[in-house]
Amino acid sequence: MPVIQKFDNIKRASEDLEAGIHKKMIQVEPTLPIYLKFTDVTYKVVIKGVTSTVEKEILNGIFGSVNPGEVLALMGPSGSGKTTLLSLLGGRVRGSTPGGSITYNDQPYSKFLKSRIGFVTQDDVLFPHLTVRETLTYAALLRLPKTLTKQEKEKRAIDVIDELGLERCQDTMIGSSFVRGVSGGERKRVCIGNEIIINPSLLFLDEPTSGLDSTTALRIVQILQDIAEGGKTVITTIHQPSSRLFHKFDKLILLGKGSLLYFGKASEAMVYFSSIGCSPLIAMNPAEFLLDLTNGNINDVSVPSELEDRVQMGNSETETRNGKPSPAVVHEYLVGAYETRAADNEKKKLMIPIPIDEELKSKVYTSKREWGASWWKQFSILFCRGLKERRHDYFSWLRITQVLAIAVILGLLWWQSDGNSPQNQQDQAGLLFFISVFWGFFPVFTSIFTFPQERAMLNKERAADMYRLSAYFVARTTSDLPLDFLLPILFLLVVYFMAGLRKSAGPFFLTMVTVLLCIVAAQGLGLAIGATLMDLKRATTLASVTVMTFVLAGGYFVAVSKQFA
Ligand SMILES: Nc1ncnc2c1ncn2[C@@H]1O[C@H](COP(=O)(O)OP(=O)(O)OP(=O)(O)O)[C@@H](O)[C@H]1O
Repeated sequence: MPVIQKFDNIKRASEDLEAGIHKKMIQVEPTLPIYLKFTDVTYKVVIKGVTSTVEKEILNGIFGSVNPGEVLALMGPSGSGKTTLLSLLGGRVRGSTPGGSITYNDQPYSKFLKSRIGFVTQDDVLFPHLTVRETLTYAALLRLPKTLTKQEKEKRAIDVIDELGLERCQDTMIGSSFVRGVSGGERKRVCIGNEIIINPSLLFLDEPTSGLDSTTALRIVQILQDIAEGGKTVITTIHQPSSRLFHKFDKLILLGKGSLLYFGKASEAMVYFSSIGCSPLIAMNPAEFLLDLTNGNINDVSVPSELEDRVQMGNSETETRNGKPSPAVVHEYLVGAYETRAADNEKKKLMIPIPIDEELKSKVYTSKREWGASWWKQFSILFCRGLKERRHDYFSWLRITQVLAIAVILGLLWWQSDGNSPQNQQDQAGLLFFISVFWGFFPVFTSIFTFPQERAMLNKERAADMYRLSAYFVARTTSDLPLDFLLPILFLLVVYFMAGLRKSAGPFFLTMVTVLLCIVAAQGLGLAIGATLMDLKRATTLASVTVMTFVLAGGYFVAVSKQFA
């Protein structure tokens, strides 16, 4: 599509949005056009070994640009630095500071951009037990601005479902490796929906087509193109695109071992490589050809005489392999060729001022970031989402049967026990001891998993500034309580009356309160250990030791009077 026509489309799409008539959708914030430019981006990490520390260079002197309405693809072999570059551009890298410059409308990254950036990660981080519609509705409720009503936010979720063609599976659970749910392509579209729901100006995607068949992959890329045509800037990494898919990208960055091998229009990539003497000898998918070349695999590829000469001269084994230039030599040639023949020209293009006024430029850093909902609303949305996500747990027959079976066994063992003599009271103390240990152990081990399991989701949602950490923590802690209170009440009703403990309201409710307090304390302990260690194996060991210590010091084994006698 010609550039002028494309920019006309973007302008029209933005105007439609502002008028609130874009496909009769709910009016969300109009797209703020963002021009992304980056020059001389370098990135190093320090790897600490047992005896030494090494610095590893991951990206070296990468530059490029992408405009609203364009889709930029980052291609390269595995480990070439695509995800690292994508994360740097999306402001998602913590730790080492990158070198070079990355600007958004000529401004550096600011926190405001978090609400303008959509980032689809490589792994589909979604709640497995929520349906497609629930997933998108909760995202809309948390992320869309306060100015929209609840109904408008829900309508926006439906609009996104229609836009991504998810109507047929909107009431299907997302699923996981243990629970059957939507298909891989549908799950990817839900992840994209989660991000486009806020109408982002910049959309980053890490391998959105991996693991999908070519038709589904094409559909996803078509969706990305439609999104870009609405005035958004789209950057995606891609592994092995089909040739039809390759031609859908506007711009391409080809990386090899962290170095830039090509940046420019995707449609001109083949022309550039043939200009440096590398062309396929047989009909080949351009993406396959480019990846083979960056991997140093030059079977069925013509190479320039410069490289042939190296082989002819019979240089060392590191330079040749099976009579052909080695991958390292090919890589060196490609890096050098780009630097000498094309880089200067592309760098000059980056100096051209971006076609927007100062007011739009300043919006990137002057606008204040705002939460989509107040603290209480965030809490109640997260609480409801927690209840829905774990509703299957509440009706887990395994868990109910487990608790009821133990209650019945205890009831039978202590059947109508009589607490009138000291000997019988000793027996009943044994029963009470078991009850408190059981409800001290059980919740610790169920709540230990809470934070480590949700860590990826928490990181993803916090990176998008969806809610305050305190709202999440309180909601997550309290949404487990109904389940944790329901089962012990059931348990105690069975044991208490079967075992014939004191039949008056006072002792019964006192026992109940004691058990519930045991649970709250045990749950708090489990959550704290899980959140501190974030490693299930170590957390389980520490929890066992801690609970054992509490049991020993609980007064059932050694009386306090004896200890201090
Ligand atoms: N924090 C880190 N510590 C050590 N090495 C790292 C770190 N981050 C990235 N790397 C290394 O940098 C290189 C590039 O990683 P990156 O994930 O960006 O590659 P990629 O091109 O996205 O690969 P893939 O296609 O397999 O996802 C890899 O060799 C990786 O091991």
